[in-house]
Amino acid sequence: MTATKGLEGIVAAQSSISSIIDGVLTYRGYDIDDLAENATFEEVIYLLWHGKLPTQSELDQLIADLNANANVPAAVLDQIKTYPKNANSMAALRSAVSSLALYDEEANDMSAESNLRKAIKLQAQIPTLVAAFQRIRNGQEPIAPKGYSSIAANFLYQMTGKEPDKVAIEALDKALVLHADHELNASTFAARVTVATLTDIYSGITSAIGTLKGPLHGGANEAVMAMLEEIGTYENIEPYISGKLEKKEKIMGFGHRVYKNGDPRAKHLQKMSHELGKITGNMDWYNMSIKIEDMVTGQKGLKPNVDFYSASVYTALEIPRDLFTPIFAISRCSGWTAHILEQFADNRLIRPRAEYVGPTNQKYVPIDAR
Ligand SMILES: CC(=O)SCCNC(=O)CCNC(=O)[C@H](O)C(C)(C)COP(=O)(O)OP(=O)(O)OC[C@H]1O[C@@H](n2cnc3c(N)ncnc32)[C@H](O)[C@@H]1OP(=O)(O)O
Ligand SMILES: O=C([O-])CC(=O)C(=O)O
Repeated sequence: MTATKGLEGIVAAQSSISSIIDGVLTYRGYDIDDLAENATFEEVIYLLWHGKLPTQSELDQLIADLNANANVPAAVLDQIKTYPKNANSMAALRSAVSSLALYDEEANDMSAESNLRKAIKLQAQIPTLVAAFQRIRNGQEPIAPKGYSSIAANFLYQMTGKEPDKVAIEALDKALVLHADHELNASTFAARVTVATLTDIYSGITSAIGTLKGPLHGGANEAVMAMLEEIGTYENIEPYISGKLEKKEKIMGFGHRVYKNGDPRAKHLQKMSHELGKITGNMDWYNMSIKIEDMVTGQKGLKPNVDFYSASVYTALEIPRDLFTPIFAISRCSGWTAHILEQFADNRLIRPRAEYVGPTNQKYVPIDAR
């Protein structure tokens, strides 16, 4: 038995949800470029869960169901009020989602109908939790969703308390489409491993959130913005990036396990970053990002991934840096739940082997003789 470090190249599941073939990403066979230009996030949620694009009435029903389920139990909001004000935002989300299970009477019902209902609840309630966390830590009361026709609009409203503008809604909606699913990425794999023991869907999503949090995965979008802020000025880019590359340190938002010729989602986010920079009148983060890309691609041959330009996009939308990864979770919840439903539909325990490389033939030594 020989281990493959990081399971690189190992095919660990069959799935009909999304594919990456020759650098092209599809959801249920639809090219991400097509979906990014034309679909709303709610259409994508339906597509991921049901394998087809919704009719108008199916979409209306999904939006109604999401709105009807978007309020979280008061007890969970009360718990968030007890979190330290400086709590890590992904740790807070992980804890709050885990708590949702305590107040859902059907949490452990394993029927397919119940699991789809819980997928709707999770997709509706995660944005409410993220917005509530943001308001509570700023000494404000959480706001109930307003029943807009999109998660993007409800979330912006619940976070700020203000009517969201059309440009911001459309930009966030497109970002949610772009982040919704990505084959067997680490957090989706974690979700599938978790539920393959036939535990509940809340446990699967809690595992996934904990996995997305890391800076080698979803946490990279926040790390990109931290890097841009640390660099500070355009003039500082050259010494900063060269210094990191010389020391063989990683540049956040670059590289990918699967894409070696570039992440197809990055160009959409780059374009959005450019357009939002023009609208807000602040092109600094965009210009800095372009220069960093030139350097990292030129010197290392590494291309930006989905996290690189999402940092400047969310900043232009005035979203606090530490909510970038929770927003990724809002979007990826659609993919996680689709994969969990797919796993349950044809389940087998996921239990690989390890190549043992430790000592052998050890003999127990009594404690006073060690
Ligand atoms: C939504 C997402 O999860 S997208 C990914 C988000 N993560 C990041 O942006 C973090 C930065 N990127 C990385 O750490 C990696 O590229 C990963 C984790 C995405 C992929 O990792 P792996 O497939 O395991 O590649 P690995 O880390 O082994 O890198 C291979 C080589 O490229 C280098 N490399 C990879 N990414 C980077 C980077 N961002 N900056 C500098 N060098 C890099 C590594 O140092 C390594 O070099 P070496 O062969 O000389 O040792
Ligand atoms: O697929 C991966 O390894 C990471 C990624 O880009 C994603 O989850 O969107």
